[in-house]
Amino acid sequence: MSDPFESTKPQELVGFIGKHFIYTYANGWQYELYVKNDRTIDYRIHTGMVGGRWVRDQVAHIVRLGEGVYKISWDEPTGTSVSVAFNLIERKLHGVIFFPQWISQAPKKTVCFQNEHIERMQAFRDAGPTYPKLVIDEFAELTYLEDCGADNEQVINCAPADLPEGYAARRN
Ligand SMILES: C=Cc1ccc(O)c(OC)c1
Repeated sequence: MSDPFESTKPQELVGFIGKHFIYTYANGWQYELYVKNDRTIDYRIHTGMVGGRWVRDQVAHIVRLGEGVYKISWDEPTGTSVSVAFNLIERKLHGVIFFPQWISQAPKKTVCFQNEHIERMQAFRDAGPTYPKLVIDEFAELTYLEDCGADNEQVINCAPADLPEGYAARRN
């Protein structure tokens, strides 16, 4: 018997794993995300409060909610929590970011290639202040969408500043 509350099986994510997205939130913040496999994402932040930040191999919870609808949720070494719901049919998404107070006070502390600074980010997280958190929830339009296959290490492999001119402005 089917259980509507059981966790998504990897086979249900075949339409999502390998997808590479560029999108711009209604507040103007531009992000890029690659679904590396059923529990891992890579991303870059092109513009916004923490523009220039980039991350590889963030462990995430990834589920399918319905036809073309998926949700990715994760908790970062900085203490920031994120949940992003993608509607691939309508090419839009809704993201919610829960920032600890130390990031809203000094966002540039997080602007780096995080993988080289994990312990420093965890130390900032543990030092706080954490509360009150800054909750940002916005819709975004998917402006670029392609399939790069699973476990592709070439999709998100350099800082946003080192990309070719016009990279993030491409539309399809
Ligand atoms: C804070 C990270 C964060 C927030 C919203 C996003 O859409 C995202 O995608 C890469 C990342």
